[in-house]
Amino acid sequence: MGTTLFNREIAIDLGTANTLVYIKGKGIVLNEPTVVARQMPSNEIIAVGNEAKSMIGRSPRDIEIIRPLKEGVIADFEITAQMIQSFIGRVYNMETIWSRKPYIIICVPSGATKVEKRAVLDAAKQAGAKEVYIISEPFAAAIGAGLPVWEPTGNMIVDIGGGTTEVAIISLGGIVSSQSIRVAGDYLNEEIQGYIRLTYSLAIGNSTAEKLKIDLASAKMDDNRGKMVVKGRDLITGLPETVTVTRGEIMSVIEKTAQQIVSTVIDTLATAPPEISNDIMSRGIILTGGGALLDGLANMIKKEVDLPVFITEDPMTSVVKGTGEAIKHIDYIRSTTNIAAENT
Ligand SMILES: Nc1ncnc2c1ncn2[C@@H]1O[C@H](COP(=O)(O)OP(=O)(O)OP(=O)(O)O)[C@@H](O)[C@H]1O
Repeated sequence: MGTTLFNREIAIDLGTANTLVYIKGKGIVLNEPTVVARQMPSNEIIAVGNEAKSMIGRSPRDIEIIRPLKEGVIADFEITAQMIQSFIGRVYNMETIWSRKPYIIICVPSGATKVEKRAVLDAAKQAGAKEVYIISEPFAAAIGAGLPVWEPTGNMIVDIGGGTTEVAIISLGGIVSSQSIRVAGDYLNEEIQGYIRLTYSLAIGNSTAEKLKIDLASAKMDDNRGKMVVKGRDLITGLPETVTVTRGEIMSVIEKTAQQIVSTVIDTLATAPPEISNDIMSRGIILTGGGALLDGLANMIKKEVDLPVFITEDPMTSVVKGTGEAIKHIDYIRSTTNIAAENT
């Protein structure tokens, strides 16, 4: 088959935090949280994406809020398949889906096992795909960041997502070496929750921790004067309580995460052939993914890694754009991922 698939190609960035869908010729048509709400005990799905996320922390006991991906991989297969189906239903003409089944290209973390890839593939198939192709997330991110991935030049991409940070070196259309760590945005939220619990005996929710992270470690806060008042539950009295948290406190939590990312960058560089390391020394590294928006983190990485560090133009969409762009090379993707055989 040639490279034209009759404009039925859909690219999906199935992320731990957010799912994005791109349709050739239309661009990004959907960008919503990877969250599903289910009515119990019937198990009926009642909301997906933004609507489900808005219910977090506010739902009655008989509504269960589920994040079907954990640390970059599918934790709940059935729910993921139904979520993909619901998203495709919103962006693809469902009246014609059975006669014009879409070709879906979907990205997975570079460290995904065969079983995990199979789960993604089956979920997309169950959602109505004619064929499904899989591309590795850092490769898609590198294409989306406009790096010359097909040339004989070493490029390093660091994709800090919700569940995983992927560090990969790419040259000549392939991954030369890569590492994936389960230290990224969600981990930072947990670390912040842990810090507040230990320091103030206060329990705060995930969205409060995320707000602390985003507001206090952003570019607007360029010194340690930034602070934020947060509400939580006092662990001793059990009553609602407020505390004031400073940027300095949040930055000290972020520092440990930055160091883990920097160690992974250094380890990955150490495994590359000398020519490729030289390319990266002069070209620098590219940061992408939602975590790249955290200036506090990006600046710490810049300081520690001693290489030029650049941030992509729109870090939250570079993976899906790259996945969409990869559609042009579908024959190549098909051959490199061996997925055609798995589509039978
Ligand atoms: N403005 C921002 N500043 C800092 N962090 C942000 C910002 N916006 C989003 N994030 C963080 O980015 C993370 C999500 O990034 P992204 O959408 O790239 O991940 P994902 O693709 O869903 O996850 P993964 O690649 O691990 O599967 C979340 O942890 C979120 O808190």
